[in-house]
Amino acid sequence: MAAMDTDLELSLDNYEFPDARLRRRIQDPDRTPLVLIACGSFSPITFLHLRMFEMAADYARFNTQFEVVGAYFSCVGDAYKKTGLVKAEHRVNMCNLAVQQSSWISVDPWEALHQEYLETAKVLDHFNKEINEVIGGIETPNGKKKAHIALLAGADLIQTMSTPGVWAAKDIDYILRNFGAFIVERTGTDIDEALSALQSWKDNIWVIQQLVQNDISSTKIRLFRRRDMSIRYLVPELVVQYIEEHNLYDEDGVANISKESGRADRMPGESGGVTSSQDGKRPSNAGSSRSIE
Ligand SMILES: Nc1ncnc2c1ncn2[C@@H]1O[C@H](COP(=O)(O)OP(=O)(O)OP(=O)(O)O)[C@@H](O)[C@H]1O
Ligand SMILES: O=C(O)c1ccc[n+]([C@@H]2O[C@H](COP(=O)([O-])O)[C@@H](O)[C@H]2O)c1
Repeated sequence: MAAMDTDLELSLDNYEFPDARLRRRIQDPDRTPLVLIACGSFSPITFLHLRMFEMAADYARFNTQFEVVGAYFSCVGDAYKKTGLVKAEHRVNMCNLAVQQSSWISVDPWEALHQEYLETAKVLDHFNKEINEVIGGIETPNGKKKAHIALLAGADLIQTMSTPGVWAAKDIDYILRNFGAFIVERTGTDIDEALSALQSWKDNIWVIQQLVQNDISSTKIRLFRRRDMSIRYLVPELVVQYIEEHNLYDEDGVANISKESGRADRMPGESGGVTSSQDGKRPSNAGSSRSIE
């Protein structure tokens, strides 16, 4: 089935930069080509992660002189120690399944293929090298132009830049000076506070309002899985199937208990129905704050 198609033996030895969906030419010579890079865990990828690119493309078109020519997910590797991180191979596979319907969003496995942790500055350097040095930039009616590579992140990620000890000061300066960041506002993060320490780079930070608020998080998907609750329509269907096939995020055994209680014959990813709120397994704060793990 479709989920299995992604199980290729990828390694850094046979790695090739995924450029099939990168648009090689822009029409308007006055615009600067832009490639958006979303770095993160994606454990698992959600619809909001995909939606971030659409929001950023609209924002760039209406509010900047950029023209988006490409978009990439880059998953952190296995060395990134974070609660709920499944193997990088699974996270990359799920991202690939999630972008199957997109004509312009790609997944680059390069970061995830590394055994060691790679700082985001190095990841952005990699994209700059592949797109502006190896490919040589983007065609315009007046010749080739270098693409602007920018980080795409939620407000919570940019807030960590003001948290002592998380980022190296030189990396923050390097990223925000050379690449900049498109920041999607996020429930629970005060954007003004998050940006207050980053004023020196304000011309390279673009804040995107979420016109339809979406408070989903991977944490909630993992929690729902552990509680044997439906994750359907929160993540792409192929990702639901992949999670089911590989028994991801159900490590506390709740799924087995539900089989014993006679609710195992429903379709994969489907809800157990209202009973789950009555048997004490529904999280009391499901659908509210994201600090539920
Ligand atoms: N609901 C959301 N609104 C805005 N940004 C989001 C949202 N969900 C994820 N992001 C952003 O997506 C990027 C990748 O996120 P990540 O993989 O950490 O997802 P997450 O849902 O925050 O995960 P977790 O719950 O495991 O911490 C980050 O920049 C994060 O800020
Ligand atoms: O480069 C750094 O020093 C650095 C410090 C903190 C976080 N990051 C990156 O920010 C992303 C955070 O993802 P997440 O899932 O923990 O929200 C992930 O791609 C990390 O590699 C990067």
